[in-house]
Amino acid sequence: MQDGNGLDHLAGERAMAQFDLQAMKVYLAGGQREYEISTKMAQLVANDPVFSKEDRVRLARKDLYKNSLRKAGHAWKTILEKGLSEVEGLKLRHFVDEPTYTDLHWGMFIPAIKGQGTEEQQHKWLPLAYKMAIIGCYAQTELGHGSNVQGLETTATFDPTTDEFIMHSPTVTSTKWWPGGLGKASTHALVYARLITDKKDHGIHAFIAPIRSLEDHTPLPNVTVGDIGVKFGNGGYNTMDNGFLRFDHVRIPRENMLMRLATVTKDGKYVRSNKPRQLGYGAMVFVRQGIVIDASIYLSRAVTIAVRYSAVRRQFGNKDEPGELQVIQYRTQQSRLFPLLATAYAYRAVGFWMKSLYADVMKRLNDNDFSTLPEVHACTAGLKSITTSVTADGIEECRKLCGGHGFLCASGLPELYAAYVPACTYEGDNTILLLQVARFLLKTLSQVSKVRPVGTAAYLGNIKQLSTQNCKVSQGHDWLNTSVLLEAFEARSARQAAAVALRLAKGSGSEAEFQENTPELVESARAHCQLILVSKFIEQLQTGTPEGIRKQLEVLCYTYAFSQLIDNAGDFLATGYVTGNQIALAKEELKHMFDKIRPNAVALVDAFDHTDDYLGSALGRYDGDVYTHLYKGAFKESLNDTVVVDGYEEYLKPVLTQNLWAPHSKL
Ligand SMILES: CCCCCCCC(=O)SCCNC(=O)CCNC(=O)[C@H](O)C(C)(C)COP(=O)(O)OP(=O)(O)OC[C@H]1O[C@@H](n2cnc3c(N)ncnc32)[C@H](O)[C@@H]1OP(=O)(O)O
Ligand SMILES: Cc1cc2nc3c(=O)[nH]c(=O)nc-3n(C[C@H](O)[C@H](O)[C@H](O)COP(=O)(O)OP(=O)(O)OC[C@H]3O[C@@H](n4cnc5c(N)ncnc54)[C@H](O)[C@@H]3O)c2cc1C
Repeated sequence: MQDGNGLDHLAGERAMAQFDLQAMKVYLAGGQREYEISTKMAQLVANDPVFSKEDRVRLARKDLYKNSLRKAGHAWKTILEKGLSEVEGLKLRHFVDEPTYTDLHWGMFIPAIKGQGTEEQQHKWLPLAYKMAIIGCYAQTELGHGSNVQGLETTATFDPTTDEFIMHSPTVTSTKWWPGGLGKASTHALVYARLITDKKDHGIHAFIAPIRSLEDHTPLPNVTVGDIGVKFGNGGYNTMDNGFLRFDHVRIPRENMLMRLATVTKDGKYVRSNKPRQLGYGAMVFVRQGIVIDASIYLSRAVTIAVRYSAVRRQFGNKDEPGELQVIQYRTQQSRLFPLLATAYAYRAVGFWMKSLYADVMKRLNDNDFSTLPEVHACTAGLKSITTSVTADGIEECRKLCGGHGFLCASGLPELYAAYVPACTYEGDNTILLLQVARFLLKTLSQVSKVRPVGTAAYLGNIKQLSTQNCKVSQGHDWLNTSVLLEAFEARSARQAAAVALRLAKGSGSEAEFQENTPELVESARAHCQLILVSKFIEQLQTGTPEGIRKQLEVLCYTYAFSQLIDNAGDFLATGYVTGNQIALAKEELKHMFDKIRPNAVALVDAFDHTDDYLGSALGRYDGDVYTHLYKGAFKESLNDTVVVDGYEEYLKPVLTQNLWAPHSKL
């Protein structure tokens, strides 16, 4: 069978690369050790048939879920048998590549206990959780409230006579709804509920509630629990048992309230610690920074598929060259694809920075220094919002970039999208999170004359200068200066924030006026986050990137910054900082960048080092042998199990034969 020359095309593409591929792989992995662990774990998963992704999109929900339990169990067994470290275990689960209950157990249940439990409580619960003798989920959201955490209705009423809390779901809307792992797998839930002592409501606190028997996994008395139902897409997030949970006056010991931030004594006295209540949101900060890192991985998967396929796929031609052109040669394809490639690199760089940001805030919190928490909250919330929205849209764009074949599940893209898109909603709806950033910006601006802004908000300290000086670019190459670019993003963000702050300051300060201005507030938050992304990419580039890859990273960094500038040209122009002519010059520079990316495009996606197993895509195969595998794949379709389709006798044949004597037939 002909393979459509796919193999040859990709070999030729790889030969054109102008950088040190291995050095880029190590850079993207985050270092030599991380690279080695990643490679080892990816191979371990790819070579183990239990982890096969084959047929995932065709399985009915029950089989899909059981299969995902099998994989999660096998992953845990592998981790124990091979004595893998925590980091290796995390990577192994990453390459298994299925949303499952262990994500919440390791990703939210354990971090929340660490953040909100006293030392004594950590000693009690963490060893059980680490050896998975209990399985935990994070039960915050309810049917009636998700974003508005203060509106949650589940109650935890203290009974001093028995030294217990009575957990209760008083209304339908108080039913816990959505927590991953809750539906079928968890034995324990970290429940967010209103704490009530002596008829007084102290607001939302966290409690560990056992929900299933450790003997036979049945729900405990007066606990109603189950799965909420099938979700968007085939496969995708349906491997996860998002669940519902109701309590009917269920008693748990007083010690099950996580008491690092507030305590209830044996005699029912409520005592708040002097730590800020925002620490109760700590698990969300942790998960949000991880989501930013994941965004880069998901986007890089989609981009790998689209770039490789665009190099294999040929359509039309021109008089000057023999044969048909690879679609990657078309400027329109490049202008949709290369900015996404650059974005995946940008998010990787920003992900590295976020790790250090998080490590720094954790160290400070341990030393009772809470000063940077608002900024870290704004950063993690805002970047979670921007990166997930762009990544979800980017995966869909990559699907379109692959033409008709992108719509087939064999491309890997529909399932990738279905698994990824809820990231725009979970861990904070993306608009809600941008409004948090906007509130932070308003607060920072209101205090700017007294408190010098720090970190990612430091530029607001120069608000006067940024508001008066305009862009000095007069020729295209003037844009090829990172300080010029940075100033453009700073000025645009500072001016947008100042404009909306001024409008609000002129008003009465009512919540209604705030609401009226939320579209502008969201735009201003987005501008601030785009500035962070551009500035951190530049910063990472300037601090210790190896020589053999720096030039490529520079090109990607300019590509990212220029495409952001152009996509948001309306905002930049409206602030008056740049002119239409300056935007046009940036457009020209962007085209030069595309020319520089073009010979390196396939190698730049190879550098992400995604195995064929992990990509799960006939279009994105490393060898480029697309057509053979699409064709072979069709024979795995269950409709083709029989030559004559099941249902022919009952439903097709009558239609075909009735036509013979249909009264209106003229034939
Ligand atoms: C492992 C991967 C799988 C992921 C699975 C997904 C799991 C989940 O989805 S779990 C559920 C996640 N749920 C959410 O994210 C809900 C989103 N909502 C929220 O975060 C909050 O309710 C929120 C911030 C919108 C509103 O909070 P609320 O306390 O009502 O009001 P607000 O006045 O805005 O905030 C109070 C203060 O806390 C601060 N704050 C809010 N959140 C945080 C935070 N995470 N960290 C630090 N500070 C915070 C605010 O800045 C504000 O500070 P200040 O008083 O100085 O201005
Ligand atoms: C796949 C998935 C997994 C999840 N896993 C978990 C989990 O493990 N544990 C858990 O506790 N929860 C989980 N969740 C729940 C998730 O965290 C919430 O759905 C999310 O926080 C959004 O809240 P909501 O559903 O209440 O949306 P809503 O707040 O009802 O949002 C609906 C719309 O209203 C808008 N809106 C709401 N309030 C405002 C406002 N003040 N201003 C402007 N616009 C507003 C929003 O932008 C959105 O467009 C999960 C959700 C999903 C989809």
